[in-house]
Amino acid sequence: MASLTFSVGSGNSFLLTRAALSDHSSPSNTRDGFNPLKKAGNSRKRLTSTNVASPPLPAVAAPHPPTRKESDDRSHVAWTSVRQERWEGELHVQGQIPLWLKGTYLRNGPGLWHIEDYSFRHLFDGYAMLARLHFENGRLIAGHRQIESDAYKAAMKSKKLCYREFSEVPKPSNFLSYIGELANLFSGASLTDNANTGVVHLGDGRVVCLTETQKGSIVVDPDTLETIGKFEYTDTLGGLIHSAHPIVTESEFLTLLPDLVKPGYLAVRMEPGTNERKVIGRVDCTQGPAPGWVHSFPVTEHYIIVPEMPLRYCAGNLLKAEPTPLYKFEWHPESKAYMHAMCKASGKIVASVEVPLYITFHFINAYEEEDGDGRVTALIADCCEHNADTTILDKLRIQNLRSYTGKDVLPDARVGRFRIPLDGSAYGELKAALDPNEHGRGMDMCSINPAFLGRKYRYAYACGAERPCNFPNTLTKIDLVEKKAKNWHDEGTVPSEPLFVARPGATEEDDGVVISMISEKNGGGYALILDGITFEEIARAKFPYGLPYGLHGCWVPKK
Ligand SMILES: CC1=C(/C=C/C(C)=C/C=C/C(C)=C/C=C/C=C(C)/C=C/C=O)C(C)(C)CCC1
Ligand SMILES: [Fe+2]
Repeated sequence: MASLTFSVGSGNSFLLTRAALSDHSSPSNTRDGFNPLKKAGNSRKRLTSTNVASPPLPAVAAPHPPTRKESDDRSHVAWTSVRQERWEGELHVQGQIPLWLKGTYLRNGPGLWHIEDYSFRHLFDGYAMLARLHFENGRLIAGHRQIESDAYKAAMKSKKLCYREFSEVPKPSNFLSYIGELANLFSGASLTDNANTGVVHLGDGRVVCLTETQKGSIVVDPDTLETIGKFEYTDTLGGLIHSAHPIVTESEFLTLLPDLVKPGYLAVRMEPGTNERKVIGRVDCTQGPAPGWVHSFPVTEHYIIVPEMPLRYCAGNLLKAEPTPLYKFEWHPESKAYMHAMCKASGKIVASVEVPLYITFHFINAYEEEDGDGRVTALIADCCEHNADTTILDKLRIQNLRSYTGKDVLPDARVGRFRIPLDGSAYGELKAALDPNEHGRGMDMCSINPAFLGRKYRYAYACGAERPCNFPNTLTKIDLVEKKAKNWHDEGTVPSEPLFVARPGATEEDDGVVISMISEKNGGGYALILDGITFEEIARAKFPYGLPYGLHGCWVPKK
């Protein structure tokens, strides 16, 4: 493979592979009419090879021209649009990456929160950027690239918002276009396909980026980060939205499709190698005008757990031109909160229990509780729970994230543990699984050892808090048996979701590494590898420039 070595300002050297050079001359590599190549001169000190047909991607480019609103903010790189559309290079590793770690970590998330001088409102509005860390023989090649959704391409072309994002809605130019816009909303045509939330590695090898719209399922190449095309569901199940977090294993893809017309949820399964989802069963909502928001859900070995939160979808809010306090949702405490359990094999509902009010976006894991005779008596489901307080959604507005004053404004969160009895009881329980002070009362963006999915487990990895803060700023390893946490913190940084990768042949649940990407206050950033057992740093590698905060990742093992 042809390679180019650059020395950049920091003294690190970076490698550009042929893959990264392949199509960079396409106009889509410049944004807002800005060509990063033109401004890269000062930061590229030495070019040791010129053997390329077309000009290379810059190792480091000047940031996109700051917009008025962005430059007014004292913004952390975590909340600042990415400098350039794509980059790839080898990173200098401090410490030792285990030689057994072979494969690619992918992380999805919003990377661009503005169009021209218009700044987006909410963290979840940003156009998707996929980042990559490829590990082989102790070396680390990193890269990032914008996902070329229709929403992103249209915005870059027309320099305006063209699709409905989480909080942003395109402005109709006149009354007729407003009517057209309403029609488009009902057909789903105006909803975004900006796949900025998760990324999954299907059993058949395909890698798909996801958001909450079904049309926002986009297949990418994990090596080049190129957008391959839409993942088209070939069934006739219809609907517009789904859970952003399907449960994906080598043998299946399970997800929930909320039904906004007749409030409920369809649980569906898709087999590797197919694009066809088949219905397992249906849960009808117990109360309320619409199904609860189902960003994620847990499974046990034999059951799918369907959460019914009192934070419910709201068709009216989907239609509104301006964001409402809870965006596309409404808080309905009077409709109560439920947890339903569906048998994976038969689709039958085996329990529907009322539970205390809760707010969760991310379930951690679930398992079956057995009595002494091996009979399943209850299901246990753990989640990152926000004390039934919806204010976290408001805290995630870009303006709030950018204007941190040093005050402790992050609302408290905990590991919420549900117990769903299977004896016909009408009520379930929800309690903190450990004292939330163990993890600074911050708790979100979690992962586990995937071999323990749906099984009794001990360890969870997540972002926690060292206060004061306005956003989770630690990585935490939760021991659910000892009810203790080990915390990692680097002052002024924002770490993203820790992802656990097991050591091949490991017999202990926490034998492996934890990967995270860190955004620094000074504009920098680095990849971080912690030991899964000690939770101590074993390696880090600085990026040429910091990347914005990312949401969720996945591991693609070396073939
Ligand atoms: C809801 C609809 C849409 C978009 C939904 C999106 C993009 C949801 C993304 C949710 C995420 C990333 C939740 C993450 C939560 C993280 C938390 C709470 C972290 C807390 C830290 O302390 C559309 C697709 C726009 C349209 C239909 C409705
Ligand atoms: Fe999520």
